[in-house]
Amino acid sequence: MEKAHMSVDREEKILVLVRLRPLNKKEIAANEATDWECINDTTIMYRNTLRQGSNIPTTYSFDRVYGGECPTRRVYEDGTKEIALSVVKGINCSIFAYGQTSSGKTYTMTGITELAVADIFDYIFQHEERAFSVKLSAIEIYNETIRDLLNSDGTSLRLRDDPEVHFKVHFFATEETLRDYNHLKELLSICQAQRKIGETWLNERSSRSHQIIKLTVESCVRELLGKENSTTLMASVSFIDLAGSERASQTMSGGGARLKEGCHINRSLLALGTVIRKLSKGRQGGHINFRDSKLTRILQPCLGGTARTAIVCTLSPARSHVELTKNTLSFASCAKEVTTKARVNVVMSDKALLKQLQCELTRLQTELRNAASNCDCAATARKKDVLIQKMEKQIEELRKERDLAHSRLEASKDGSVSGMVDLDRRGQDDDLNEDLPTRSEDPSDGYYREVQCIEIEESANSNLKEERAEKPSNVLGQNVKLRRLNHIETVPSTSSPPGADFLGRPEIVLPDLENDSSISSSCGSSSTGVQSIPLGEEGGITSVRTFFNGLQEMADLHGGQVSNAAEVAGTMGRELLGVDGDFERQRKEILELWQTCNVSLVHRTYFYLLFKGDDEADSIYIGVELRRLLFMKDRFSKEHQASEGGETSTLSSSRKALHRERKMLSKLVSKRFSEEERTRIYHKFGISVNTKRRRLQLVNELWSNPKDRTHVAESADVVSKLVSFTEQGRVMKEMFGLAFTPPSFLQLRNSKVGEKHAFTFLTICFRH
Ligand SMILES: Nc1ncnc2c1ncn2[C@@H]1O[C@H](COP(=O)(O)OP(=O)(O)OP(=O)(O)O)[C@@H](O)[C@H]1O
Repeated sequence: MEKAHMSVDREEKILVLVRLRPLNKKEIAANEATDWECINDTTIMYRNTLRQGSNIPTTYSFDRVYGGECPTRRVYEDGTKEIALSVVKGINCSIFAYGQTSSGKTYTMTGITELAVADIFDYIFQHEERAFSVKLSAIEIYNETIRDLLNSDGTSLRLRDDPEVHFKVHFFATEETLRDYNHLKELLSICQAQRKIGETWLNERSSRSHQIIKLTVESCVRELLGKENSTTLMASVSFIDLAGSERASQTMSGGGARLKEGCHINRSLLALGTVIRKLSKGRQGGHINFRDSKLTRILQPCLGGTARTAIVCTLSPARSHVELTKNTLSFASCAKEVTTKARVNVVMSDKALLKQLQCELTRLQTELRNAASNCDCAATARKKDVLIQKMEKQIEELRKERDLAHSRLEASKDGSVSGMVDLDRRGQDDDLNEDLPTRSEDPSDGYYREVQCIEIEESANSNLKEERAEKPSNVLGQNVKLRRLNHIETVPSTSSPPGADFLGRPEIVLPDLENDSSISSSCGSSSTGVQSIPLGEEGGITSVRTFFNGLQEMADLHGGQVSNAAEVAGTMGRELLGVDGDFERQRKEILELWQTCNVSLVHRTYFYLLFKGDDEADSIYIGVELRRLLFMKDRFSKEHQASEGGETSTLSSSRKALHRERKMLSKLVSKRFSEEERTRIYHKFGISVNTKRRRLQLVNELWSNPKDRTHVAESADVVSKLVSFTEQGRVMKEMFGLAFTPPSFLQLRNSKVGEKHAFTFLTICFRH
């Protein structure tokens, strides 16, 4: 039957009893004096203190002390019985006798063993509800060999450490199941017969070995016997009759064999005494080497282990043995300090054990599954992490694409007045000379424009000039189909806009419609699905709002196939129309931004004189200009922040360009104004007429105070006269690229070529 231990520890000290035997015949014959007296149940006194030079008697106290007249039953009943009977309750226990040779150990242990076993059997008989099994084994340790007293072949037994309990050893002695008390007596007789006994000077039948008789008792509830839920209590009680310590002189009669036996006995008892002494000191006793002898190895569970233990120390009262008696009492004094932890041993049946193991297996499998499940979760989490990282990357890419689209859209809005941007760009990039420059006719001089074209299919393919003459009012024609906007072409400047006699003049250049081969190559026939933009009474677009609304309607009706440009144009147009609500605020902002962004003085003057917020078109120009300036300011600011050295080349170059422009304008002062006019202007701007560099001072003063409306108006007046800017009105506004009903445009109506270039013209306004 397999075992599984469950226990409730109960700490207690070793029970120590002292039994003083009476003087034996030899001692009486030798007139031995008795120096020891049990003065009460627990104290024994050494009376002959005179020998020690002291009148104070020495006393020793123990759990119980017994005098020479005390029968063994009383020793048993008073102390050891209770411990011995622990075995039927599942607690291991041991009772052993310690004392010098001939002190009465065997006499005492034989009686205690028989009484204990008798009581055990009585207990069994009294507890019929439980089924008991009692087994007996007996060994002796003789000259450090272990002999099985129930086996007559004389072979020695080997001590083996218990793999489960570190201090427990096995010696696999013969076990006899006791049938009854008589069977016990029979077996004890065998053991007695087998034990090594020799004659010594002090004891005719001196025990020359340590004898250990072990009674193992198992019990379980009778009704549950063999059932799964049955549990068994199993424990053993050991009756240990030690060999007696002796002096060599006391074993003379036995010869060399007795001497050798005595050496082994004394050595093992010395080891036992050392263990007890250390155990009595607790943790301060240091390392306890139970392996010094086989006796201590076997007794280890009884000494500081999980058994209940009682030691009966036997004494000889004879004065001649006083030293050995004192040694015994010293041993007993240490032993009474030793503590053990009694434990109940519950043994499970095979079926119960199997069931418990199955439960344990199920529990472990569950744990294993949970662990595996946790592993799966971890793997899943890792996969999801990777997925999340991928998605985050995609989100980031999409965000970048969105931002790029936004920036392009903004650039499209801000750059829609391409003429203005070009004006500033030219002012910044051109290397100005002292003399007034003239615009080059060479297409490679930077006057090329990147134009995004809108191709228009139109059924008619008539002569451009005829179309202009016959149908001047039909701007876009009744049937216009938008195809693609992606074609990019470079259009050289071929005509000089009004006021081209100064540098930085805004310019929108229409291509030579009649000779441009690229136009005719992209023409197609009129087709179905065309949409029309509503025209005014004269065939033109009635208003800017109407025009943008028309574009948006076309976009809506074409759904996903519609031109992106038309969609953007419609949206932007409405946005631009929305900015005309606060003209004065925008005007002030524009004046300050001109100064901040070092915008050309000519441009400022043009814009100031041309756009006054009088109509929708002016509102659009003002809105676009404001957006453009804000974009420039933002760009300068960012570039400035990115530059460690402070000003960037863009901001710096704009300032230089403005400086060059002022220098150039200063050279026109003498040409454009008479002496009288100059005197008046100098005076107006607070400049002395006698100053050597008065012309340069004047141009430096122009447009220098955007918050002073008078100053602004006078600056615009001076600059406009310096550059001969006298022509104002519709044509001049077209030069800023946002004229929606230009004459030339109107003349292109119903012409395939003309309509294409009409859209080309519009695209200039909204291109990136
Ligand atoms: N309490 C006692 N009352 C009467 N006689 C006793 C008592 N104790 C021991 N004797 C007797 O003393 C003698 C020696 O006893 P015992 O053999 O038990 O001593 P021992 O300690 O076992 O000696 P050893 O160590 O040599 O074996 C025996 O004849 C025994 O009958």
